[in-house]
Formats: sequence, structure tokens, C-alpha cells
Amino acid sequence: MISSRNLRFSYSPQKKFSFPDIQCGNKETLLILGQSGRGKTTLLHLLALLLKPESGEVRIADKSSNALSQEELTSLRARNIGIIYQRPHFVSALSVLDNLLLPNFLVNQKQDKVKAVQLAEQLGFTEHLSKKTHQLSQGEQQRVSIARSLMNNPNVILADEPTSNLDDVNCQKVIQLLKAQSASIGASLVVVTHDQRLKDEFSNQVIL
Ligand SMILES: Nc1ncnc2c1ncn2[C@@H]1O[C@H](COP(=O)(O)OP(=O)(O)OP(=O)(O)O)[C@@H](O)[C@H]1O
Repeated sequence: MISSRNLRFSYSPQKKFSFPDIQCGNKETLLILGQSGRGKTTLLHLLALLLKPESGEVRIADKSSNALSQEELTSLRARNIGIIYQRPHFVSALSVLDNLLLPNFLVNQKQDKVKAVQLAEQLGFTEHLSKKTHQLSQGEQQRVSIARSLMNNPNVILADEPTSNLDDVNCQKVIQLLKAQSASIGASLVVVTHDQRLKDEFSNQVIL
């Protein structure tokens, strides 16, 4: 579960944000909708503990992030949060499979090849596992990115514009996959987007 309270952040005195509180329990989904520039990625990065708020707090799995050191924040993030970034940020020198195994490596866990292959099967990219990520189409990369976010069985999945570059068919596929995968591990799923096609897919919504 993830929640936030009174989050404020500024990049400069001219660029200040005050975000509405959010709450997303285990197995629940939340859509955060807003037009370009409203601060969706900023909010997602605050929720992902990648940015530190000026004030307010983020709670993950009932733990407040405020009192934690940078090292503890990094560990909390790596163990509890699966992030699907707007751009996937793969390690280009590594294969698709090795990119999937990186999250295990980052939390000193055994690299779970069985799980990586299982996710590739569920998400339909088994034949690409030994390729480099740049050899995949955008839609395929998006699915690899979803699989990577699930490798450590996170409590919370945060997705930044997961469908914005996809056609209607793939938009539907990706959102159903995200819902099904997060439900199957009992995670909270938070999606930020300006993609109006997702409006009818989520009952809980926050507008920025
Ligand atoms: N590192 C930064 N330094 C200064 N300003 C920034 C920085 N990152 C974002 N901004 C500004 O903050 C505002 C919000 O950016 P953000 O990326 O959070 O918006 P967004 O709603 O996700 O937009 P989009 O839908 O276009 O991705 C924008 O005006 C952007 O220019």
C-alpha cells in the first residue's frame, strides 16, 4: 500500500507544486490524470522516493519515508517499488534477460531466471530474451519494462505514461497486463498519465 500527505515540491521559486493526497491499498489501482506539465512525473518520482519533498510525507507498506536515511530509502525503493518509467532506461550493453535480472542483483537476491522467463511468457516476449533491448519495438520494450518492474514482487507498482505511445489495441493489452500482474502479486498499482483512453479503466482517480 502507498499513500501521501501534503506533498509539496519545487524545482525553483517559479515552479512550485502542491499535490493532492493519494491513497492506494494492496490490490487496489489508482489513476492520476493530468495534462502535460501538471507535475505527473514529479509526483510519481516523489512517490517512488526518487525525489525528496519540501514538505509532506510518503508512506509505503505502512512505513513513513521521512525518517529514513538515503541508504534506507534506496533499499525501501528497491525492495518495495516497481517503477515503469516514461522512457525505459535499459542497460543497452545487456540482453533483455540480463536487464530483467538487474533488480534482483540490486537487492542482493539470487537472480531468478525462472521468474524472468515466466514473466516473458506471460507478457509475450520469450523470443526476444537474448536480444539487446534496442532491437525491440517500443511496445515490446514497454512489456519488458513491465516485467522488470515485477521481478522483486513489489508492494507498489508505479507506472509513468505506460500507454502514451501505443495504439488502441496495445494500450488495452498493456493496461490489462498491468492490472492482472499487480493483482496476482497483491500490489498497489498507480498509473500517471494524460492518456484519456484510460479514464474508464480505473474506478479510483485523482486529477492534477
Ligand atoms: N529537473 C527539473 N528542473 C526544473 N524544472 C523541471 C524539472 N523537471 C520537470 N520540470 C518542470 O516541472 C513541470 C512538471 O514536469 P513533469 O515532468 O512532472 O510534468 P508532467 O505532467 O509529467 O508532464 P508530461 O506529461 O509532459 O510528461 C514542467 O513544467 C517541467 O518543465
